[in-house]
Amino acid sequence: MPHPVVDADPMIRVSDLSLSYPAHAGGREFEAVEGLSFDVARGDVFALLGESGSGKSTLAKFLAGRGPDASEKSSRIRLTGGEATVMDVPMNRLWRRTRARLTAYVGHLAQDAGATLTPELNVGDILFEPIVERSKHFDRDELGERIAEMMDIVALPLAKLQEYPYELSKGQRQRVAVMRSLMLDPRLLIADEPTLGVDANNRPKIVELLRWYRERSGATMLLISHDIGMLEALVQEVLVMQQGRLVGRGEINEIFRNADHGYVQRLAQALRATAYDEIAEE
Ligand SMILES: Nc1ncnc2c1ncn2[C@@H]1O[C@H](COP(=O)(O)OP(=O)(O)OP(=O)(O)O)[C@@H](O)[C@H]1O
Repeated sequence: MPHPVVDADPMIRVSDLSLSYPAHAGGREFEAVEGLSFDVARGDVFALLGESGSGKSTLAKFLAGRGPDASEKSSRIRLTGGEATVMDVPMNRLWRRTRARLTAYVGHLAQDAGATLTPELNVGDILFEPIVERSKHFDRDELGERIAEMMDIVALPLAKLQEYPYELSKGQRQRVAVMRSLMLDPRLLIADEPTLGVDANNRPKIVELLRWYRERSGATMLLISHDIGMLEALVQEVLVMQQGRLVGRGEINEIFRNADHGYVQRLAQALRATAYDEIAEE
């Protein structure tokens, strides 16, 4: 049974990968990702960009080992072509035990994770939840110190640890979700729109938290984000998707300067416009 190699290099290897959702309700199987190839070296931070429906979340979920997680059979992602390895673990036919081992090292922040925090738990227990699910023996004091440091970075007062999700603002819930995704000390973090829906004042706090984590851990990251602040602060290389395919890739400034694909050019313009908006807002 393959064991994750936590310092594998490349950390992610994708070759001619296609991913599909099963046929349902009389429809046909739907191929959400088609013939993708790229590697992410250990310690690199990549961003995945693209319009809505281009397959980013599908790819992110799959590479995080969460492809088969959905309760609805029709939402379970299947590898239908090519291959992928994460930490040297082949992602086709991922058995339950291998998946449990892999997901201990691969953090996944799902899209809109702030909205799906366990409603019956207070913030403190929500943060401990991923650890408690795996082990009953852990050093609460040491983790408590780390939580306090993270709360400070994202500017949440410690009193919030006693509050429940319904008592928090949307932006506060999202900050809790990002902290939660770091609790198991992932060697690879795959995060889907970490700052989406968070107001412009609080987005930099999430960027700062991810930067802090990156610096202390050297973790590899794959971030789906169109947040220009996040891209500039953290990302070395960008992958651009359109309709399930890779249409651009390269070093962040380079790719937008020399974009030869129409969609990548439009995306570059849109991102520049966002950056100016944010400067205007300040
Ligand atoms: N559970 C599902 N069953 C069938 N098709 C799905 C399912 N989830 C997503 N899709 C389809 O797969 C394609 C890719 O969706 P995906 O969510 O990966 O795109 P995305 O780039 O992340 O978009 P967004 O930015 O809006 O989240 C879309 O056409 C979508 O309709």
